[in-house]
Amino acid sequence: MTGTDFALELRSITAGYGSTIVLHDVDLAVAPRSVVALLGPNGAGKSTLLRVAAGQLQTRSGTVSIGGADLTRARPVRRARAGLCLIPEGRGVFADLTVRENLRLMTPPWRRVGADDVLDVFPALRAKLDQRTGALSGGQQQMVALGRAWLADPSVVLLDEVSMGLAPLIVDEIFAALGELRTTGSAIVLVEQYVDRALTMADHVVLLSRGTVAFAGPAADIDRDAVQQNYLGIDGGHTDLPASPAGHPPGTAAGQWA
Ligand SMILES: Nc1ncnc2c1ncn2[C@@H]1O[C@H](COP(=O)(O)OP(=O)(O)OP(=O)(O)O)[C@@H](O)[C@H]1O
Repeated sequence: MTGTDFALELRSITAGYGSTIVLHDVDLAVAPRSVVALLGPNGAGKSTLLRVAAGQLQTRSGTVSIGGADLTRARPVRRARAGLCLIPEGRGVFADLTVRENLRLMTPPWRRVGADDVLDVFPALRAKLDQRTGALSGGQQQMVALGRAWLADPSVVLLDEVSMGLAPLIVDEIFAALGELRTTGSAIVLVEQYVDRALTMADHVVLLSRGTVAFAGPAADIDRDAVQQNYLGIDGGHTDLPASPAGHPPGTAAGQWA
């Protein structure tokens, strides 16, 4: 696969805050219409990598390409125009505006769709359009955030902890909505605390540990127990990961353990 084939391609990303380097030489390649689960324990650098992709944080080195175009130094709005949409942790909706106002505001000017169009995909929002978004439940607010992604018709959506703080039944709805997003043709990068759900939906997995890639490969190849242990930090993280995906000697699986 050449670089132009990826919806999003991050190569050799080194980034951080002030004098602290958080990401060390990280790669993340997202094929069109694919779902990538970006996993790792707290503080591994997942949100930081999404910020780098969206242009909220500049890389120290490495490149960011969207749809094959090098946008490493481009501002966030250019990246959005190129097809990237970030739904940050905390959803990024305006609590004091109505649902309709939020959706209008979040529809890029170059898109010829209205807020009402989103109701075909998220019918639960129909009765809420004129309500203050901050008065909605957490799950409904998340629907508004996902509706925003749908309206933008992105080639790649980055989702940071979309199910955070939501009841399991609502999380089911959110994942159903993610499935809808996928069928509209968007690739998805999923940072998700429900690791099993993320792995069930994902085609590929990138597992970050202390700012480096510990595993990258097909979701089917990964040892879920090892991920759970690493993800939850039960055994202290990176050093306790097996040397290769379950059933594959090192170097023979499609995925690669670092
Ligand atoms: N704005 C910031 N300024 C300084 N350091 C930060 C900032 N944001 C994150 N960090 C630090 O960068 C490291 C990686 O944080 P990041 O939020 O990317 O991790 P994460 O994998 O998304 O974890 P979590 O699941 O806890 O959000 C952490 O040590 C964190 O304290």
